Formats: sequence, C-alpha cells, structure tokens
Amino acid sequence: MADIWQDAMDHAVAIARRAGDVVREALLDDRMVMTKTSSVDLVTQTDQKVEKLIMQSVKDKFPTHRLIGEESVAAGEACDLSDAPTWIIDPIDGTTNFVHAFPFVAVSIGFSVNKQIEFGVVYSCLEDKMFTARRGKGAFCNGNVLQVSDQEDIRQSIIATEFGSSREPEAVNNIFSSLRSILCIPVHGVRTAGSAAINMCLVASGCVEAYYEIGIHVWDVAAASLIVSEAGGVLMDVDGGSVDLMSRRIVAANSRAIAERITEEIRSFSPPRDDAPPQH
Ligand SMILES: O=P(O)(O)O[C@H]1[C@H](O)[C@@H](O)[C@H](O)[C@H](O)[C@@H]1O
Ligand SMILES: [Mg+2]
Ligand SMILES: [Mg+2]
Repeated sequence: MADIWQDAMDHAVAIARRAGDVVREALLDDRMVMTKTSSVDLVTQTDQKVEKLIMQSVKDKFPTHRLIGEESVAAGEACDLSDAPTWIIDPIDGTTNFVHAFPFVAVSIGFSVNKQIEFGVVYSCLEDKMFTARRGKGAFCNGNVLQVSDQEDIRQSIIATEFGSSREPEAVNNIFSSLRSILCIPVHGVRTAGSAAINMCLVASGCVEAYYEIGIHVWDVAAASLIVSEAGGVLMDVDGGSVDLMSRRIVAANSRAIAERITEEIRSFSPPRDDAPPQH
C-alpha cells in the first residue's frame, strides 16, 4: 500500500536541503546576533529566514497542514499540537554553534498526525548528513541504516547533554548536580554537541549511549525522537515515565537499562510546558 505521507516526507527532505544551503551561505556572511529569553538564548536573521522559507513551502504544497516553528512561537504564535497533520520546525538547531561556526548545526523538521510523529528529518548541514526516519520503517543517515549502540553498561558509555540557555543560579545548580552524579557513576565521558537534534542523532548512530536535557522544546526533539526510536532506542521522561514532547524534558537512550540509570541520577525540575497558556 502506498505511504500517504511519502510526498510530505520527500518535501521535508528537499526543503531541509535547501535550508541547509541558506545556512551554509550565511556562515560566510556577518552573523548579526539578537537575543530572546536570556543573553545566551541567541537568534539570527538566518533562523528567521530559514523558518519562513520552510513554512512558506509547506503552506504552498500542503495548505491544510498546521505548523509549529521555533521563531514563530518566539514571535507570539501558539504552540498547540492537535491531531491535525502538523509540521514541527526548528530552522536552526544549534544557533549558538552557527554564530560561532562550531560545526554542529541542524535543520529539524518533524511531522505529527494524531500527536504521533510520522516522520522526522534532521539535516546536519555543515557535516552534510541527512538523518531521516519514517514511523515503522527505520532510521537512516545519507541512506545508510542507523542502529543504536548495544552497550548496556553505563560505565562503558558516553552520555550527551547540554547546559541550556538559562544562567539562573538555581537552574545551573540543577544541571551541574545531575552532570556530576552521572559523570561520577563513572561514565567514560560526557559530551555536548550544542544541538539537541544532533545529540539525538548521535544516539541513533551508536556514537553515544544516551542524551538527556531539561529545557528543550518540542521543535528541538520532535524529528529526532523518531530517528532515535526507529534506530532501536528508547525515549523516556527524566522521572522515568513516558516521554511527553511538550514537557521540555527528555532522555533518549540506546536501551531502557541506560535510560533508567540516567533517570536515577537526574535532579529533575519542570520548566513551563510548551503548550502552557501564555503568561500575561
Ligand atoms: O535554540 P536552538 O534551536 O539552537 O536549540 C537549543 C539546543 O538544541 C538545546 O539542546 C540547547 O540546550 C539550547 O537550549 C539551544 O537553544
Ligand atoms: Mg533548537
Ligand atoms: Mg533553533
């Protein structure tokens, strides 16, 4: 039977590649940096330009589909995930990397129907790696099948995480408390790539055993969540329950054993949900 979302997925791959061209060209220009929620929460005109490019192309080709985009939400749009076909877009995941030309910068496009991710596309545009997954059909990088690591001993593992974009003392204390506990299990190492989507693709590729973060948004992880699960990995909430993509908390791991071991060490907290009503 024909796949009803194949056309949309092909479009996502094509537009992610075009977006990647824009990002690479912009790296050669001056990158004017603006800030959003804090002095280290960065945005550039390229984030906004790429989001417009992707959104316009989706509106033209799939006019009934809904859209959630990082920069549109920052500009005041709602972040409502309904049962309708919805494109969930992070035009540049790793904006701080982009600003510094640190080479992990991704275009992330997830597609959800009935609140279930049907396909995910993460284009790591400076590495020219196109990560894709279609629900039930596996995960791929540049056409090669992805498979998570088979390591089940966290002491033999590398764990990825991020420091996020808050420098409030309490938030930083929580992050370092979790990081210290995990590092001292001990694990082989801890890494931060600077992009949630790329960290999760590293899990899917078997290069790191797990990634966790509190404070991410649905657009950071929607596409990559399917890439991880289709590569044989697991997703979990930081308290060990089911993952909720609007909760801003995630553990993505190669195995349930390692995911659960990480949840034992995390000092969890709950940032305002992505679908929380706006504060006035
Ligand atoms: O804002 P962009 O799209 O670059 O994405 C975020 C990263 O993906 C997070 O992991 C990371 O921790 C940061 O919060 C960063 O903002
Ligand atoms: Mg992001
Ligand atoms: Mg972004």
